[in-house]
Amino acid sequence: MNSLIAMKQLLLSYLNRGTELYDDPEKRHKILIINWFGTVGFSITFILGINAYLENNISLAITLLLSSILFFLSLQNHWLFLKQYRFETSSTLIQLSLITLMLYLVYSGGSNNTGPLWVFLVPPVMMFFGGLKGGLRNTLGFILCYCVIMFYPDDQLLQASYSYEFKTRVLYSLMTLTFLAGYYEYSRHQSFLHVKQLSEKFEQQARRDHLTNIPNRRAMMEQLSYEYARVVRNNNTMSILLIDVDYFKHVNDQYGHKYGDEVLVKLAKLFEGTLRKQDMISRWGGEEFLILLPLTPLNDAYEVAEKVRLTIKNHPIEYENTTIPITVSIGIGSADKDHTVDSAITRADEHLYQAKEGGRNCVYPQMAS
Ligand SMILES: Nc1nc2c(ncn2[C@@H]2O[C@H](COP(=O)(O)OP(=O)(O)OP(=O)(O)O)[C@@H](O)[C@H]2O)c(=O)[nH]1
Repeated sequence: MNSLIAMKQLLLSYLNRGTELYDDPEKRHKILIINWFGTVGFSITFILGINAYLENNISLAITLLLSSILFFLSLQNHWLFLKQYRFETSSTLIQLSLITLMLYLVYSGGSNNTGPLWVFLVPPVMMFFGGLKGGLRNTLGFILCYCVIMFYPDDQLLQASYSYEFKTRVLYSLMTLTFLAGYYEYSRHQSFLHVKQLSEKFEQQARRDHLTNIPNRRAMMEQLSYEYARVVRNNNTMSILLIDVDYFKHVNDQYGHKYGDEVLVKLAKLFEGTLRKQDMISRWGGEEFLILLPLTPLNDAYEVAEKVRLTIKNHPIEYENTTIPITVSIGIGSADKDHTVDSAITRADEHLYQAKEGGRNCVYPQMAS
């Protein structure tokens, strides 16, 4: 039992070889398909080739064994260039070997004239590798070659002999299967796009604050660490502004929670309008906002903070015929290679506390403009 599980795991890791290198599900899917078809193609053609040799069908044996070598080489090429994502060559090699082999089987009849039965492999394999457009093009090309070989006058291009009914039935079935495989590939691709869109939408939603629609704390944390890495690398300074709405509890108590929500939405818009393109605003939590100012030392950050404070002070919020003046208090913290983001946030928090203690509607640390 244990050896069965170990064998299954070995097989799975073999077939999944290389998929771990990529996050893109389409690329992973292609790598998996090449591993699968390369391995299955190699094994089947090798076994059938040995079988044909034992049955003394030398030309069939040579063709099958040559195909198995091609399948094997395509796998080796695939693994060699896996990191560069250059597996188009392998995919073309596999498709070419399959098509050549199938045409040979049609021409020669394979073992006891059963060769043409293998052609049904072509449509699904072509769709798997080439997607809908490439798959249809290659399959139709194959069907054309099939028709030329099968229906050339007096069977001059055929080594084997088939009845007319057999040739046409195989052709009709092949065309039906092409349609079905094409439809399946189309639906698969549509579902893939749908799932991709959904996951991008959810990913975006997870990084936005649902009330104000500006980035949330999680998105800001990611941006802070990204920006801090640049600060350390280039030895410069970034600053953060921690903003808290003054007496917000009064707003809620006096006008209701709905009005309070509206104030937060409008404040977010005012903040966004005040900042430069490279700055980033986020809702840090409750009635607190955090602004990231890249490449900004403390002095410059103070000026931005004053601008933000004055903008809010000079734009009383209007909602349902009520106008109420709102003010904010702001604490500043700066980070450089000797002061981490965490310490900058702690300092901004302490400064915000001082701003509240100092009477609100002000910025700390205070500086000469
Ligand atoms: N409407 C609304 N209120 C919120 C939200 N998040 C937090 N609050 C409210 O914000 C208020 C914050 O109050 P406090 O922390 O006491 O501070 P404050 O009244 O703003 O006073 P100071 O900060 O000291 O100036 C609380 O009443 C919270 O309920 C929100 O999403 N919507």
